[in-house]
Amino acid sequence: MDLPALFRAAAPPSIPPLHSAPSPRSNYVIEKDNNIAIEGRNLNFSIKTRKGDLVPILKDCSLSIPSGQLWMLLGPNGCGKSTLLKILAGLLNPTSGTLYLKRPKSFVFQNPDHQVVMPTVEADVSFGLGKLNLTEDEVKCTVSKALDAVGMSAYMQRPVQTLSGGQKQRVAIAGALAEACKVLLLDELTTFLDETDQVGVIKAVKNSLNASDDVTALWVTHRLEELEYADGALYMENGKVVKQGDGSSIMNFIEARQSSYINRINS
Ligand SMILES: Nc1ncnc2c1ncn2[C@@H]1O[C@H](COP(=O)(O)OP(=O)(O)OP(=O)(O)O)[C@@H](O)[C@H]1O
Repeated sequence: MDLPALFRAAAPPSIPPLHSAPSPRSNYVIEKDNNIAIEGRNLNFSIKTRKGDLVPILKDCSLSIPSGQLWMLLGPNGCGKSTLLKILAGLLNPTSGTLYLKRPKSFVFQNPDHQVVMPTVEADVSFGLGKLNLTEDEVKCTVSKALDAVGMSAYMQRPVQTLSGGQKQRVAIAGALAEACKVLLLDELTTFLDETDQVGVIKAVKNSLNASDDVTALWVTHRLEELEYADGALYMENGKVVKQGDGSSIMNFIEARQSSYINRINS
């Protein structure tokens, strides 16, 4: 892949910033390389305190994620995982750096009640399809395919308030798939779920990737055991990705980090 070419032809962002002003130094490139779904180079993000001081959150953070795979993003509390995910989602603008992301992309929130808002499962999944000018049959077929991918087709007519947290997460993912999203950004979906729901959601994501054409997922988590489902993973520390690799190499890296930390505090 010709990365320099990928980053040269920068286009303006198509999604307006929600929380911070766009920086003239940040560039966005849309749909350049089919093998890569997400590519960030030297992303920086700072927050201004009330006193006017700039606090760096992301520091020259770089990452690269291949298309069609499930990747996980791990790291200690406060290292910048959610900030990075929000930048990828277009909810925050980097202070500087370059970003390439396939579109459409969808951000699935930790708390599904912030996302699954329509009265029934079918209404919720079809909500985003209004803009696509589909016939009623096409909408039904798209919704049913998306629900099937997350193992929720039997719940089509269910009122959403009767679903468990994990089932709501799966409905939120189905909504994103119905809109033909290419990149799923998933923010600590399993935090509030019991063990059965956790496994149900992660398997639903994995199955969605298998069932869909070229969908890529980035999954933020604290749970090392979830790495077994990952095609690859990123480990962040102090505002940047310090290691990128397959699930088991990241697992070994984190365990080595943990034991060196324990040795340090015991010595
Ligand atoms: N709006 C904000 N104002 C001030 N500091 C912020 C703001 N948003 C994030 N931070 C700080 O930026 C750092 C990174 O936060 P972020 O939420 O991205 O970390 P994280 O890795 O997702 O953490 P966790 O694993 O605890 O969810 C933290 O130190 C956090 O306190």
